[in-house]
Amino acid sequence: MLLKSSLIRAVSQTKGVITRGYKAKAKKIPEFTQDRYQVSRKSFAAVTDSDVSQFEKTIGSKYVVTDSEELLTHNVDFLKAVRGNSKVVLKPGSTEELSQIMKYCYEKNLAVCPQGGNTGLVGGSVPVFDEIVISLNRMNKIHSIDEMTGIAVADSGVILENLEKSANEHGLVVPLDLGAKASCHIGGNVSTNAGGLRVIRYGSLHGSVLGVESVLANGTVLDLMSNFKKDNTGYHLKHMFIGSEGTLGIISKLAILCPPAPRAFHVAFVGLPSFDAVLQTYLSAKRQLGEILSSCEMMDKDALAAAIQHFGLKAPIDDYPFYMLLETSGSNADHDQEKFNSFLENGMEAGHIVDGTITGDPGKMQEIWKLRELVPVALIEDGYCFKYDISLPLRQFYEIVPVMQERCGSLAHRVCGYGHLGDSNLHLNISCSEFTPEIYKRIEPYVFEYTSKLKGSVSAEHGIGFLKTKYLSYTKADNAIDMMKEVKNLMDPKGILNPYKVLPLN
Ligand SMILES: O=C(O)CC[C@@H](O)C(=O)O
Ligand SMILES: [Zn+2]
Repeated sequence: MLLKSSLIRAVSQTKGVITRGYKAKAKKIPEFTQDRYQVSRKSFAAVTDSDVSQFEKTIGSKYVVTDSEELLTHNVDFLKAVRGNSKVVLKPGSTEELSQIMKYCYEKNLAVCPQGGNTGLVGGSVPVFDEIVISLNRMNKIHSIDEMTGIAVADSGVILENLEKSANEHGLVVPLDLGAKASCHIGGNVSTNAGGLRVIRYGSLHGSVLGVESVLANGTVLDLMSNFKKDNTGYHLKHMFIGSEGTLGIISKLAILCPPAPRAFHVAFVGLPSFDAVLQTYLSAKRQLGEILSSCEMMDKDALAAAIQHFGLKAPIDDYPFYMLLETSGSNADHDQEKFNSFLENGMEAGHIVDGTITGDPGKMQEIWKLRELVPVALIEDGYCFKYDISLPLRQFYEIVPVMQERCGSLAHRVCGYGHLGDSNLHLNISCSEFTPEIYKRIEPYVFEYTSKLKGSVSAEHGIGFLKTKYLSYTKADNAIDMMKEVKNLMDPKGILNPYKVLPLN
């Protein structure tokens, strides 16, 4: 239903499950590789025919991929920004097989790149040179989902959407939701500490993941599985694997706490005249919607225009400089609807919200969510997209977007801002027809210097991967980076686990 001068109160009851998510789709593969980033190969051994035969003995020849076409899909990242040259992809089917592979690689000094759904945006999930890709695709069993405790135990390679569907069948939700849910793996999500659309409600994975099982560089299986939220037994080693992007170990299994599934959802999409109005609306949403607020997303007009242009979507309201997508989820549809309506009415009376639409109908909610979730992929469709994922103080959240519009001028096709306002997480995207060194120089390191001056984070939720290693020091203190290096040395003394990632290269 459209808002405007008055709100219509009949919002339909939520029925059924909302399914969303885009699949990574094939696109032209660039020819460039490491030269762009000026990095040299470390002295790992190169894979030989005898290594390949050994892998075939360990996991079966069917699961040792050397076919060049299939290799390519594992060598190139989702953004088409990094292209490695791995000669072999291994697909272990169990923790035991994964452990044997790592034991062998450790002995032979062979570097590996663990890979989940390969949906990362910082080049963390693809090899940089010829590292062996270890795909977790086949380790995709959901072991148990306990309705009583809410604990789901799953292998690393379970696709997030599949875990979500199973959790829903048990009256639960996975406390993580993101646009790539149809392709990404829960293990990849955990190893990158993926954020997404509901952090405002459920917090980060550091809070929800109760335990992990990891295979270390030398093949040791480290069992840190746990069924308890409360477990104060000294150092919590599981946190070392959450967000370390496969540089300290490969997560093979995990236990995650799933909250009860909300029974009523409502989604509003509203137009706003200024960024100040966006901030005021966020503040009112926190105050007036309180605990039922489950998403608070914003996007500017250029971000929405990209989704509309590339996916033929229809905007539900007229053009405004800013838009917000707000979602509530709770247990009582009437109560939530009443609260939501009065929040929107107040926003309109205050002049913060100019127009909008609100619905509780699953199909319509899905349509609205598409307007937001397709923005990141739409911008890639422009040709090439430089993506920045930064945490900034809320009051300065959007200031960098016009600054970058000015800096990039006509070199860029679109410079836009969108993201998880409720988490102070801006996605600054700059698209152009193809990778242009000239524009790259105008953006980097400027964006990171700017972020650092405001004491923000150079990576809010996408991680450091390969593309941002140079900029880690813009957020982390030197002695903190030194300590990270010591931890890496301790856990992976030969540096074979996902090399060239996370830590600065020099
Ligand atoms: O592509 C991006 O910049 C953001 C992707 C993702 O984190 C999102 O919030 O949709
Ligand atoms: Zn995001």
